[in-house]
Amino acid sequence: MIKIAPSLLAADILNLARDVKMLEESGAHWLHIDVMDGMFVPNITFGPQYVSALRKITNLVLDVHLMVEKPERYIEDFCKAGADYVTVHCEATPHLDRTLQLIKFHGKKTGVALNPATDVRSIKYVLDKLDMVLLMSVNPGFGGQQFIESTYDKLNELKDLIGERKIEIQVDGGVNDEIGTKLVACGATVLVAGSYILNHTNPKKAIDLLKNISKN
Ligand SMILES: O=C(CO)[C@H](O)[C@H](O)COP(=O)(O)O
Ligand SMILES: [Co+2]
Repeated sequence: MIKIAPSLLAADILNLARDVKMLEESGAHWLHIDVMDGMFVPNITFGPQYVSALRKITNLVLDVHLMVEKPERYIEDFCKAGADYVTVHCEATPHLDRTLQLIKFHGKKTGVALNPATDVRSIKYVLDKLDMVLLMSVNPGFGGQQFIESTYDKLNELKDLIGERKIEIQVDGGVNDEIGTKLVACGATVLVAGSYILNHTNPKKAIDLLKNISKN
């Protein structure tokens, strides 16, 4: 089954609890939390406090996407705050293997994110430590950007690299139902969608359309 992970970057920060409840009632599986530090990416967003506040109001999977330089500095904080998945960018640390071990040490699921220009082979030697790979289909830093078409080829390469291993394949950036259909056909198992779901006139309908992809 395809997992749908709305990005809270597109939620109304002053009505966060309302939006989370609406996403739960609309059948979202995960909540995707975009953490940006103003260094790895130009934008600044949320910290561990945001995750602990969410943890108090929802049982949905909290999927934390760290767009942060040297993420190893913050793994413990985000794990203790209640993250379920912690995803770090392979471009953001010289110590990817150690950082993944740290996430596992705290009992959480590991993810590695790849920017659009990063070769999938850069994660070849950490595959045995991964629960998820996140392919960025926009350049990280902002919601509402246009999907990058080369992501489809990259997905095919990633699937070959992963082989029979049980690793979730998440795609993040510019996803809607039409693009999602092609992504799932190429092997994506988790779809992140921010603007498409939260700016939709009927977010439940947007989630339903994404959820129904697997049945097509
Ligand atoms: O990681 C991200 C940006 O760096 C966001 O998760 C992503 O952009 C989702 O937003 P949208 O669906 O609006 O593109
Ligand atoms: Co993201």
